[in-house]
Amino acid sequence: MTEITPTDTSCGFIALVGAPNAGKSTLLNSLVGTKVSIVTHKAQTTRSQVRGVVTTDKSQLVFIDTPGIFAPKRRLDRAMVDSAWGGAGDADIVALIVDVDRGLTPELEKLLEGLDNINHPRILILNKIDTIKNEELLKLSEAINANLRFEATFMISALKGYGVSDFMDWCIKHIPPGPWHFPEDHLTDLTMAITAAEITREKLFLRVHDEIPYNSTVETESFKIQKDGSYKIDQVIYLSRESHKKIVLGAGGQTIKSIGAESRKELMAMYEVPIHLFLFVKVREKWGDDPERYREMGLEYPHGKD
Ligand SMILES: Nc1nc2c(ncn2[C@@H]2O[C@H](COP(=O)(O)OP(=O)(O)OP(=O)(O)O)[C@@H](O)[C@H]2O)c(=O)[nH]1
Repeated sequence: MTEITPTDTSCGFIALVGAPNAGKSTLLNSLVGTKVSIVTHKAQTTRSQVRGVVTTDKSQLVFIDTPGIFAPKRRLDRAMVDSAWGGAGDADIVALIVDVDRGLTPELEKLLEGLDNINHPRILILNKIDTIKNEELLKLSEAINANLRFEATFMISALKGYGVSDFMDWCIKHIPPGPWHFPEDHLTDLTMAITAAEITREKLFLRVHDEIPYNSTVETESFKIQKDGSYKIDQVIYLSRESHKKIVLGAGGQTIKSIGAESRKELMAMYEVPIHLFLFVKVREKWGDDPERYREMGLEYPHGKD
């Protein structure tokens, strides 16, 4: 094996920013080659920054999946949007992900204005190209580039993997020289406890509807590696309304049982060990105003009135 000295290596942070549901987490997973960030069809799934690491011969790319940027209403929204802009501000390269099916919306125009103040190289990623015709795609690319200057534009489908490696190659060429931030076998900075909570949150989001996902959070209270190699995981689902509890539990506890079963199945496949997962449901009307819940999510608590 050849030794790599720090002067040979390059390392860069690339923030993936965009409106909710643009496909940032799907892109992160496609870049890393495994699931590190949860994905649902619902907007505002990602709540804090999730880093995914790709290490090639001499380069380390740290992609930062950020919460979607939208007009915040609640305290949690503000924390999520602040976290997304924080991710953009700290990165070496900022990649704006656009859902081409939605096009140049007023929400996207606002985002372009915000990105104008960011002093790092910006690139445009037109995602979901599997959903529209080529002529429309070219028109959209021109319209967005006329609004704001980008160093490069990529047309991709994160879901199908089209164009993802071109984007990665561009990043490898444009990151600064420097030592790696993570060991070369690291894929993410999330702990197993947080990953496990995120997987359960994804199953909850997919299973229950309406306003419940936005008013719930999942925390791992204890994560123990047992003598036999299995993992014992206790998690709490926090809800903000008593009326939601009945829905999350379901008749005879069926709903929570199936959320637990889905989560356990995925965690077993991920860690390749037996998993004992115990889910508890707690109603905390004001969890959205509790700084401890934000810390658990990896978010700064935004002070001031909600
Ligand atoms: N057709 C199509 N769908 C995609 C593509 N990329 C992502 N999606 C879908 O878009 C939805 C949102 O994807 P996410 O990756 O969760 O989007 P996000 O930007 O991380 O969303 P937030 O967490 O809300 O910020 C999911 O249903 C994905 O399967 C794509 O290239 N083509």
